[in-house]
Amino acid sequence: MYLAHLELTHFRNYDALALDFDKGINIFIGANAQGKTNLLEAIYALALTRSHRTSNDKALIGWHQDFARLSGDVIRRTGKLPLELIISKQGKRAKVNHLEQSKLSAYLGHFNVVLFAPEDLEIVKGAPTNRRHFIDMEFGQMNANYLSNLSQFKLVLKQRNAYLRKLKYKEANDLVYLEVLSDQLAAFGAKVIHLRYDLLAQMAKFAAVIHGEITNQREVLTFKYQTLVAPKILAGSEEQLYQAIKGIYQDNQKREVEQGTTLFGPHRDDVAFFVNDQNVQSFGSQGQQRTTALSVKLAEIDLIQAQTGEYPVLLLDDVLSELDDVRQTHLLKAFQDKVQTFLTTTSIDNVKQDIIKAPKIFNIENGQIKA
Ligand SMILES: Nc1ncnc2c1ncn2[C@@H]1O[C@H](COP(=O)(O)OP(=O)(O)OP(=O)(O)O)[C@@H](O)[C@H]1O
Repeated sequence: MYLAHLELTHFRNYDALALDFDKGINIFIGANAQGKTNLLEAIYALALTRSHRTSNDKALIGWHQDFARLSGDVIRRTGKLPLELIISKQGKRAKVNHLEQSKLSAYLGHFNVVLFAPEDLEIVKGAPTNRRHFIDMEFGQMNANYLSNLSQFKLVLKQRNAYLRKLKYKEANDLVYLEVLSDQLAAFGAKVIHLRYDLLAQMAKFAAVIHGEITNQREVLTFKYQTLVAPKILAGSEEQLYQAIKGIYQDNQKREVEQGTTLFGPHRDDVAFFVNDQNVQSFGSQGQQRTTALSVKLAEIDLIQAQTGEYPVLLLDDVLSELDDVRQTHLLKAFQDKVQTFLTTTSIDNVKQDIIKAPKIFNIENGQIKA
């Protein structure tokens, strides 16, 4: 799939903008703070209904304006698909093919993007919450089943935590009700973990191939999914997983009531990355951590293709100057005929132009595109 056309109204520093893009590589060039990342952010938000760098939607609305409107034409195998997102102080509205969607989750999945930015190093180096967020965002956009089970899990988790707090402070005493909530949480938790396990295993295969290519086969990248059940149960059926999680809630009921919160579940999961059997987070060099982040991100492109039948659009925010020639060549070469790519840079000199076929260049100055 690719984005053929984008229109922005009152989005960040773009008051009114309409652009046509190339199917191949599109480069946004400009000095600092001119609006390059804002443009990538707009494409990301058109796909995922939210920004990659802030959870505050209102920050996306142009200063002194009441709303921001983003629209675009995505070309899929099935044809042209117009998408529209309106962000106002009251909330967000989204349209697919001019039809308003009752839920934002129904909007997701029509336009897939993979974004790679310097802060993605946190997927490898950062806290588990970074990796969970990454997994949930990515698996959510490519698998509707994952998204719906995850949102149901989160809903029940909220209810269960609220009830555990009440039990802790003796504002409630109905342990049968707690069991009902535990049962529901175990059921949704099992579905989320089961899907995560499966999608992570697929992603690990793609990442291992990419990592091998970037490192000239000197490094072997593997993933380890860390969750609340033993590996044997994890590899078993969803029913076994559900029974195991239910058992954990039963065995730890007293502890969870004492602490007033849910201590076990997919909301505490993590994934560890290993290079040549060493944990990259603890023992990897800066370069190995960067390559791992790149391999994981690029694996997402293959995984989206495997899940949806189409390649996503790749967004590269200011990453070229951080990558050495080998990694840059791999990044630009591996996907250039298959994946529409948008990249930002302060200077065209940062781009290894000998490997890019005729990119479309946009010069950006203070929220305006200059010819
Ligand atoms: N809500 C908003 N309304 C209007 N302008 C905004 C808004 N949010 C940010 N800006 C402006 O957008 C500009 C920043 O744009 P952006 O983050 O895209 O920079 P950039 O070109 O990617 O620069 P860098 O290379 O430094 O990352 C700043 O001038 C900022 O004042």
